[in-house]
Amino acid sequence: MAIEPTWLTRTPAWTALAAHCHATGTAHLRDLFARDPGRGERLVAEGAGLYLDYSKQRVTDETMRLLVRLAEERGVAARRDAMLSGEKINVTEGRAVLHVALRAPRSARILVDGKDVVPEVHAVLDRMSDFAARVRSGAWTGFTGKRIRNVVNVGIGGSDLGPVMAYEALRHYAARDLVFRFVSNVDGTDLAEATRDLDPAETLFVVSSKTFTTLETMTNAASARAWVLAALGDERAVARHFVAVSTNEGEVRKFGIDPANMFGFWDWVGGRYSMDSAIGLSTMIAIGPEGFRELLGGFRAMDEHFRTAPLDRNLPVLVGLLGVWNTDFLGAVTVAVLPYDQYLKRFPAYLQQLTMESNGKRVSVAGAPIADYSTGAIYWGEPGTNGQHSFYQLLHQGTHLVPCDFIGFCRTLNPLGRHHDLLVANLLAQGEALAFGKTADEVRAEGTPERLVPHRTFPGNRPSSTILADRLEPATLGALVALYEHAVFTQGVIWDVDSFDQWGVELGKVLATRIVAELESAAEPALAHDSSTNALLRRYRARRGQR
Ligand SMILES: O=P(O)(O)OC[C@H]1O[C@H](O)[C@H](O)[C@@H](O)[C@@H]1O
Repeated sequence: MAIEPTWLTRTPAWTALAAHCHATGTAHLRDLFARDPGRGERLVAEGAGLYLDYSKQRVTDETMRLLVRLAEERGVAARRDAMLSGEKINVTEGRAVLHVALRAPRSARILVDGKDVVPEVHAVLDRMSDFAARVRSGAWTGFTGKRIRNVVNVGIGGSDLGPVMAYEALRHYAARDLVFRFVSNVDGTDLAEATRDLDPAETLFVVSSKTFTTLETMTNAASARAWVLAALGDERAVARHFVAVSTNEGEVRKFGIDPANMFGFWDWVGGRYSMDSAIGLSTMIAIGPEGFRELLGGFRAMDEHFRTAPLDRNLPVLVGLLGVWNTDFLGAVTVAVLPYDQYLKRFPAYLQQLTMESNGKRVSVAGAPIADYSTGAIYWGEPGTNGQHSFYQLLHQGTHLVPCDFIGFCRTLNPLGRHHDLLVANLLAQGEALAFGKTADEVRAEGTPERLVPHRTFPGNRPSSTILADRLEPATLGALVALYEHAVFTQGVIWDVDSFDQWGVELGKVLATRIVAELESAAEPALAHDSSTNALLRRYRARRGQR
């Protein structure tokens, strides 16, 4: 039986948006602002401590009205409520999607298969708090009785990107007498460099893996254990130097970690939605249990905003809808994430997994091919102002349309002369330059030789949003992450994709397992790959040298 396609492009709102885009798509931001002096104060929204200015997006009030209608027609609110009430909306894995339960207050009740999950969430948080406090105070010591000075998170994907991003983002609040490292790559260089200058007797490994079967993490954890044992010479040291964060108690036991030192979470938490679960243990050790609860409070504030704000003033809904507009109507393929804050240097990398693993899909929830619209955009970015001296040339004058998300703060955590004003001046200048550009006449009026005029002209009309918050605090980070989590959700509903599975990562894993056996076999293996893979594999075997 043929699977019904998603008739998204035939829905009234989509058709109306297409017609509207056709009629107004060429309007320049310069004219939109000139005609409408209130635009910059009207096309904004505020919630959970974040101020979103989307007036420099290529939209009008009518565009926004139609986009909100699209959200209504696609049932975004009903899907949101289904998610929040624990329905199994991750249909390809038959799972509920309840990262919101990770930050629910103790008094909340959220049922999965008839069982309230909130008490378990708080029980884990309490155990984490107790453990984190003991590491921070020095009460938890290594096997030889030395105090823990180094915390190394071993994990990959959602079990790495959240922890490393949050640590970098909240470094200002982190214990200064502890060193934090993050090991993810199966490339031995990662572990070797992360541990080179550390004393095993003072090092705690947090092995973070939802499944506890991930090749990279298990390989790194085994080598870390060997490193500890080589120095401390006693199997009992493992219990003092390794803790696990996982949903898989059986595998944790097999690895040799005492389940008493395991912090659990649940299959209704997706890896890329897990930085506020026990996966955040390294974050909690860094910023302390209080700081972690503030982080959760920020998430919760944005959850509440998402749940209750009208769609046309709902930050995640607006961010999600603007992404749909840019991708499907203006034809943008990527989104640049440009934090004007050094602490957010890993935020673009974090968002890459959140957005692209969630919405990088080409079939509908029911499994029908998506043929006539585009889904998740490619996310990338670097902190400003560094990007300005690198790829902004293309943003301003290239042939591609790259919508930008600027992120900035009114107050700095490191006041230093003029630095912060200079930073924010750059943020504001870039949004302005992208939107308004510089006409050939303006360039000529500056006395530019005619042959250089085309080179020095800026077309403008390049869309951006600006997210401004007061100060980068744990709660701000929580709100920011939840903003994007729910924006991704909104888009997934509109595009009719399962934003919570990731089958696309499986094939490579399976092939790698087969190839590993061929690389490691003593006898020349009979190869049955394509001619390219066969030749590369033979060349590697011939040239890798002695092992
Ligand atoms: O936490 P783990 O089970 O080790 O998984 C780590 C990562 O690997 C998988 O392949 C998925 O692509 C990611 O979504 C996941 O976050």
